[in-house]
Amino acid sequence: MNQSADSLPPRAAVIINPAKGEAADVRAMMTTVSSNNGWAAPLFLETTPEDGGTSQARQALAENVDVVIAAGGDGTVRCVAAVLSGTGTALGIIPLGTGNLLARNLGLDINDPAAAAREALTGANRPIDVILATVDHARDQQLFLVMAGLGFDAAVMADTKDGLKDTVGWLAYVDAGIRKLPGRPVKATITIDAGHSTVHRLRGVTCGNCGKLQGGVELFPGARFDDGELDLMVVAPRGRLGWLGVLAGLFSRGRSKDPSVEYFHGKTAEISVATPQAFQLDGDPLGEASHLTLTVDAGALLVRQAGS
Ligand SMILES: Nc1ncnc2c1ncn2[C@@H]1O[C@H](COP(=O)(O)OP(=O)(O)OP(=O)(O)O)[C@@H](O)[C@H]1O
Repeated sequence: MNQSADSLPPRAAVIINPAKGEAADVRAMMTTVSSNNGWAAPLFLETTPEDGGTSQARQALAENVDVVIAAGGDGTVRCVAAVLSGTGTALGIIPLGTGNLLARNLGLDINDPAAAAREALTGANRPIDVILATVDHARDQQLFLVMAGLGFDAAVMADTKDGLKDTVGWLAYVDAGIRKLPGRPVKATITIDAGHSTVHRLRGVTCGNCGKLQGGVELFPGARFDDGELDLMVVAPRGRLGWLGVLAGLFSRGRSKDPSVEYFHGKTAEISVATPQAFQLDGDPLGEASHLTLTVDAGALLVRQAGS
């Protein structure tokens, strides 16, 4: 904390997505929580449709704040985290999104913004892994915290209607999922830790840094975001039971022998598909891709968490 250096009280930057319903209350709440905990009045910055938190996080770092709080959903958290990763300045989260997947996996209270705000100011710093994705051999890497998907899951996210998402939350994904069930498998080659490659005919591949989704579903049983590893789930419905085998695989917490769902893990993964597929990072649909390189950056991001 900068407090001891100059005896000024610590200060947080709060990067707010003003499009979220509860965003209007965040300023007053954060001002009160800061004052109650001996912190200076926060620096408030807002995201825009064109800039979801990147320049705002850079400004926060330039102002030498003690913690940068993302008040929004997973997209806002991802943009802010990409700037903070590797800097030693911690990320706090006030979850205002639909999925709030990072907050869920951290065990933050997603229904109590004031509790999350207190945790962001007074919690301990916990180092977590981030995953860097290089898409179609681009020069820059994109960071994600929870999961990336190529194929079916990304197509579902791209097709999920925003209006429906705001009204019924994660059930909107079920609506899009059912519409996307028919479709053709694609030939894919997967290489883990630059070793032996395997060839699949799959509908989708999802890379996870941690395991939990909404509704208590654990996509990657046992995955933790401080294990220095990434997890891959290959979905290839086959045989008469097709998608039922996939469901059985998902709900058996990795114990199913059904080949419709296969898991891999390592520190790096390379995935190439024969035809471009929908692609998503932490739930943000980002167009199509046919090649992904995924690398774990172990412990690169500090997050604020109570009791850690
Ligand atoms: N000032 C703004 N006005 C309108 N839209 C904005 C603004 N700032 C950001 N956005 C949009 O908000 C979206 C990001 O939302 P965010 O990730 O915070 O919530 P979410 O999508 O509901 O989260 P989750 O993934 O947790 O469900 C982006 O589409 C971005 O363009």
